[in-house]
Amino acid sequence: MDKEYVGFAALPNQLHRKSVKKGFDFTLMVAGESGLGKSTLINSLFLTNLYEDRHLPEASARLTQTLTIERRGVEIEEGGIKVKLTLVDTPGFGDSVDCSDCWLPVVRFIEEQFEQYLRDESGLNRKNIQDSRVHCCLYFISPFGRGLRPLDVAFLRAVHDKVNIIPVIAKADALMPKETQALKQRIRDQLKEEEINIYQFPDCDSDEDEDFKRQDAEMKESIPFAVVGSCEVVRDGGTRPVRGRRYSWGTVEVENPHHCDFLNLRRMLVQTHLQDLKEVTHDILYEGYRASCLQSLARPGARDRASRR
Ligand SMILES: Nc1nc2c(ncn2[C@@H]2O[C@H](COP(=O)(O)OP(=O)(O)OP(=O)(O)O)[C@@H](O)[C@H]2O)c(=O)[nH]1
Repeated sequence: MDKEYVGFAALPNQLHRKSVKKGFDFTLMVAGESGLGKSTLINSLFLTNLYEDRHLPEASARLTQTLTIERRGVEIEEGGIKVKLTLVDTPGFGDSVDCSDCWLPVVRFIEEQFEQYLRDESGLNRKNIQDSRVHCCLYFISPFGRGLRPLDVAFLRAVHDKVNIIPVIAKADALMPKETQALKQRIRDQLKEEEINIYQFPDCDSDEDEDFKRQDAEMKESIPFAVVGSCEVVRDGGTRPVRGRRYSWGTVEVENPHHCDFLNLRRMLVQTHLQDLKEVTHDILYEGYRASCLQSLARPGARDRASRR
């Protein structure tokens, strides 16, 4: 006799419907040296005014220097799927004479979101927690140097066990393709030497189709992503408006895969790895933070010290 059909097979649909109704939330931070185009890239990534069917805030407003940590919420809806995106723009490092600890407020911000989540999780309202944890940090590296500077290393070391780091080479239009490849290799070597953990892309499932596997391999090879941002829409040749940077020698198109890795970066953030970044944040980074909090409370005398605060 055939097995009786109970209906579990519909569970994924139920879960899917529930998630779609609730929407997905995701928090993305940008950090790095001042003036490397962090705010511009955020605008280019999500606040695009090229897609007329999306209702988004005016993207082309002139950008000013970011002086405090700014959080901006954007709701993107495509094909009935809602993503509530929180973008965290941080002040650039390196403006003051002594900036050895100018990145501390950013580290503190990331930790505070964990602290908040831990408090909420142990509170009465734990079913309705607003998750403000930073799921991913795009770390901007200068295209003009010879790789990571001591300041970059110090910051990355301070946050690599608290947030998924994705390194990006900023203003890649300043480099020739060969220079970009050399800089990428240098940065990969430095990350290894300095034992800095960046976000590890999961292995591709063996049953994925060939096209997906190829895209996945291409994405992994692109790291650190070399990106170009622009708030300007240019019409080159008069046909299609494209986001780009115009020079006397031609136009660099932000969304042209032959010009930079912008599309690879956006695809991974939005289409392919959003959920994995969230899971790593919760299961590994947050759990690690929670375990270290519990451990420090268990140490002799720690309870007394904590209650005296
Ligand atoms: N050549 C080039 N210039 C860029 C690029 N992205 C941004 N810029 C320019 O760089 C300048 C600084 O850009 P912002 O986006 O304000 O840089 P930021 O990193 O947010 O700066 P802070 O707020 O000081 O941290 C602006 O004049 C941008 O037009 C890029 O990809 N290539």
